[in-house]
Amino acid sequence: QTGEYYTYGVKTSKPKELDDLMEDLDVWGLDIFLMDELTEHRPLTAVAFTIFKQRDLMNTFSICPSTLINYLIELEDHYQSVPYHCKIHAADVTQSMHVLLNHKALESVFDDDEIFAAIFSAAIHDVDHPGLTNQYLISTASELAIMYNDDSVLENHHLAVAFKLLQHEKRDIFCNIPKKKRQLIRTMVIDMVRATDMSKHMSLLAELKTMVETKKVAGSGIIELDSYQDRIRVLKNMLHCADLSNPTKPLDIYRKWTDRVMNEFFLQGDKESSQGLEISAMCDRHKACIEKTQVGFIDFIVHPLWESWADLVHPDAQDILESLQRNRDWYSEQVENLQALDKTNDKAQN
Ligand SMILES: COc1ccc(C2=NN(C3CCN(c4nc(N)nc5ccccc45)CC3)C(=O)[C@@H]3CC=CC[C@H]23)cc1OC
Ligand SMILES: [Mg+2]
Ligand SMILES: [Zn+2]
Repeated sequence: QTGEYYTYGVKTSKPKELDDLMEDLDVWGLDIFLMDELTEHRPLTAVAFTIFKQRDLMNTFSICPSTLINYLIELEDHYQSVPYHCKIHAADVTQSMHVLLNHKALESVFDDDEIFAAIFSAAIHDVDHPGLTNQYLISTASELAIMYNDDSVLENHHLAVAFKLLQHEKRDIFCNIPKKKRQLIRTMVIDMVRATDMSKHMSLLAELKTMVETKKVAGSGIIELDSYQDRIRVLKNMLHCADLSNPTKPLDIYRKWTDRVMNEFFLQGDKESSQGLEISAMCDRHKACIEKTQVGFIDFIVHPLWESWADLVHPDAQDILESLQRNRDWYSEQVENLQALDKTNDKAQN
């Protein structure tokens, strides 16, 4: 799609506000919902294009700007309008990845190929997500589950769709990258996106913990990673952290993500109920306690991961960890208030 594209690769009716917002591109807590508004619902194209520009990736990989724009617009259009796993989530994870790559402990650790692979992986990592879980797709013997033999069904689909979109000369951002390097980048992207499957969470976290225990640090505090396995392990955990970053963001942004993800889970629960299937965990709109679920999500999954990540890049993620703690306390207070309310109601009724 040619036509005019502006500084950030997209049209905007509010160039001044968008300029101001893009000042926060390197900030944890950028308002990605405002980004969606100011870019006329092209948050992923605007964020990814601007990050590519800021990191000079178009020059490094001889990518023609219009080819990158054509690919990003096509990629963004292949994100479904589901409540949570939509293009705003992709833009959010891409921007979060960009900030994590800027950690001082990781300064000049990763080369251009790895940085390109990391940003590209974040941008594509949930493309064409149907708003349903792997477990649902498997238990309903869906086309996708059959295609991918029940193994990381969604994650394999996101990868296949993203790479298929490249197969058009006007969209092939890899076309000037030497074959060997293209294959290495493709391998890293496949490894990273497959690692966003939550069923891999425990093994990924165990690997991260091992890396923290055996961490080799240069005098400057910068981590030393001398094998592909170690390097990709950090990148996989980085994308997984970005994917699980909602509870670490400013509370008003976090709460919008909570509403969206619960809405997506409840829509699946409605489908399961109408199909006579058992309603999955957290998907029953009549039984779920949203606040309790968030406390559990933070305690069992998000905090353990971010605590290990913060150890790895100490002290660069301390403010992220503190934000997570504040948000956990807020949701925990909501649970207490609701319990107090129930007690008052019970008393009133009896
Ligand atoms: C903002 O709020 C959320 C954002 C994302 C997700 C996401 N959740 N998940 C899973 C995570 C573990 N789950 C739990 N299951 C069961 N039985 N019990 C649990 C008890 C306490 C916590 C979690 C679970 C299943 C769902 C994904 O797979 C999504 C896709 C990829 C990354 C994270 C996404 C959840 C959020 O709030 C719950
Ligand atoms: Mg995913
Ligand atoms: Zn995701």
